Amino acid sequence: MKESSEPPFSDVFGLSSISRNIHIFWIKNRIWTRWTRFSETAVTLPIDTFVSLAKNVFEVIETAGTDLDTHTVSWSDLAQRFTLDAVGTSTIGHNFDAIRTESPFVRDYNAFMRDVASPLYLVFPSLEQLWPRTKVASLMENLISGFEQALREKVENPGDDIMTYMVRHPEMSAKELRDNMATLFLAGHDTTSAAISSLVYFLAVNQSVQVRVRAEVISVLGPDAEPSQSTLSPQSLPYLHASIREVLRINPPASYVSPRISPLGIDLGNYYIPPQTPTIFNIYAVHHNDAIWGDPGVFRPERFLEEQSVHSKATLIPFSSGPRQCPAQNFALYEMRTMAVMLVREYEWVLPEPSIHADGIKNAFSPFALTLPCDLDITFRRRARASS
Ligand code: HEM
Repeated sequence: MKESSEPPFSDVFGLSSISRNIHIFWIKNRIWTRWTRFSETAVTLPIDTFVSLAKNVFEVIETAGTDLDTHTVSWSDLAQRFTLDAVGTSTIGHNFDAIRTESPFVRDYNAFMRDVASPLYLVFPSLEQLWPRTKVASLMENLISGFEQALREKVENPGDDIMTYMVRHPEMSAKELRDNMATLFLAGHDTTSAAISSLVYFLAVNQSVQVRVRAEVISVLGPDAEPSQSTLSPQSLPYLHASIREVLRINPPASYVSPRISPLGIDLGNYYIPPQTPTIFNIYAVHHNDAIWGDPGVFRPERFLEEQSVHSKATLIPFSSGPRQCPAQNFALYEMRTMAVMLVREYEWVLPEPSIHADGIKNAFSPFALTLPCDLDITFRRRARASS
């Protein structure tokens, strides 16, 4: 890390200040016009990019195993590579080509995320001062150099992406640019891959839902037509939309939001939170509240199609809520829908036997409170394309 004043790992990549920078930057400079291309009403979403990346994923699936039609792959790994290429190409403007190649940058990122998550150092961050972890520090240096290199390329080769717009801004310091790139990379990558892994898992263990999603997709798009923004809308594919909502409810990729401190005391009726108390908003707890959902442990997309549906903006909050909610939620939802539409027409899938997930989904430990399905293998069987 270049700036010696920054704490080494207590605030990895300076996340809290970075997202504030992005927020202020977007509002001040009307980058919203740029960002709204990812919203429901936007003119263009990078669906064609998602489609072409999904095809790259299929190429990898096809090369796994020796059987011609049945392939078992590490889906959690593949999903992560897919979302990395999606966020790289669309928002950072840097193609990692992670699906097909072993990028050193991606290798360092994964090693860093694994090593930085040592529970001992998370519980006692001051250990970093006493016994600094040189390997983790060197991985972090590599990552930061990677971001700086990507930024230099961006200055020389501007593109049609958010980083290009930020690079052009005269008041953005090199550190702000680098930190914003890291935020987009982190926030846009593991979250969506967790969601796509969970989606594929819940459709594997709920075959009737997989069959119904497939029937809906084929009835709207036929067996081959490439998806577009209109055919992927929630109105076109209501059951797929409900299934994705149910996945984001039952296994929310961000289980809680980062801590906040209110300068004022907050009176909640039964409870009083004194001023300056760090508080965490627990998304997982809201999504699993018996009083709201009745049967929160059951995967049941139909709950979102029922007339008396219990969900609302206050009860279904995978992207948080209020002014700091995820600005890229529609980007992520369309990315998920594209992958789902492409997959259900191409393959049927199940959990392999044995599977560590046979008795329920197992999430990996994450220092960032992400709900990442752990080592999820999936067995895909190619479908005959003409049938439904
Ligand atoms: C299913 C996928 C995703 C989920 C569940 C998700 C969830 C969230 C949540 C809960 C927050 C609030 C965090 C907090 O307040 O501590 C957030 C913020 C954010 N997300 Fe996402 N996100 C997803 C995808 C993405 C993608 C694809 C991008 C970028 C391409 C992105 C960019 C951001 C940014 C920049 C913020 C910070 C906004 C701010 O502080 O004002 N997210 N996201």
